[in-house]
Amino acid sequence: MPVNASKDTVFLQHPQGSQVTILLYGATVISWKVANDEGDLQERLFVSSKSRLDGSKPVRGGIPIVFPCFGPPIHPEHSRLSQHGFARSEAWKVDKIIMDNDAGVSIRLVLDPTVNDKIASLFPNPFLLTYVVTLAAHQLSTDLHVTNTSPSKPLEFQALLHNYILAPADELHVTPLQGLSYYDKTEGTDEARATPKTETRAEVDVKKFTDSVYENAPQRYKISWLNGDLEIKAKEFKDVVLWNPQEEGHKLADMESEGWKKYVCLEPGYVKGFVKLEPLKTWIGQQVMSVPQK
Ligand SMILES: O=P(O)(O)OC[C@H]1O[C@H](O)[C@H](O)[C@@H](O)[C@@H]1O
Repeated sequence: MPVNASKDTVFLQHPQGSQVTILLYGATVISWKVANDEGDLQERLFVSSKSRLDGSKPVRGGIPIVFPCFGPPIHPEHSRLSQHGFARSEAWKVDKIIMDNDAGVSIRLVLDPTVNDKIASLFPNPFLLTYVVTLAAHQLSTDLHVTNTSPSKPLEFQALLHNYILAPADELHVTPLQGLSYYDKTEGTDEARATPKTETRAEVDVKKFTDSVYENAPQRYKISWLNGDLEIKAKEFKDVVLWNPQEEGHKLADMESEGWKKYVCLEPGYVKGFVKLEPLKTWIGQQVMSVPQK
């Protein structure tokens, strides 16, 4: 069965072998396996072994969806939300199978606040979220559709795909970020965190605590390490966040011992400023992750 849905998860398998598992809690992709050069399936996403997958806490790994605020809320209409919003911590539903053939296996999930009183109490603005996950032989596409269902009021939000990429943190580097303006969230004061820096490095590593928000980024990135690489392309996610806590990771209760050595978060998003979506319009933020073929 190329698509297999259970109460809590959806499993997709491509005819050429690649696999993806999505937890309906948060519509969190928790596993993406692609064949390596030897033809063996290899996991590409990090999930902390201490992360709860029981719907009690956002997953520490995979691809959590950040919506409608990134970080602590700063927009007046978001004041009741918690860090990174609610999309990653609510139960989504399977809407339909979109495609199931050699080109790809694709499923659409939905988060509808009209059937979820909790969301409506935190965020009364009418909207609908759908998420299309498409698996190809060496690619995973994740597209977030945000519809403003209000007939009269604009919807203001931020959105981001918080990818935890499995890769050795002391070896990897990310390109091309050179020349971009970024905000360094590891700085000690509000003023320093709000002052943009310019990225001078051709190859950016995460060997020290890194939490950088790059603005107006190229939406095409490559993560390279000794024995592998991965490409990420995005559309409408104009910014990108690069995060690895290094030893600070000790402070995260759900981080496995030295887990920060195993991944990097490279997170395309719209997080500087807000998308202002007119009534009855839909915004689509897209991402395609690929394992380059030799
Ligand atoms: O612990 P979480 O709420 O999942 O956030 C994890 C991380 O997400 C983003 O990458 C932010 O830039 C970081 O500042 C934050 O620490």
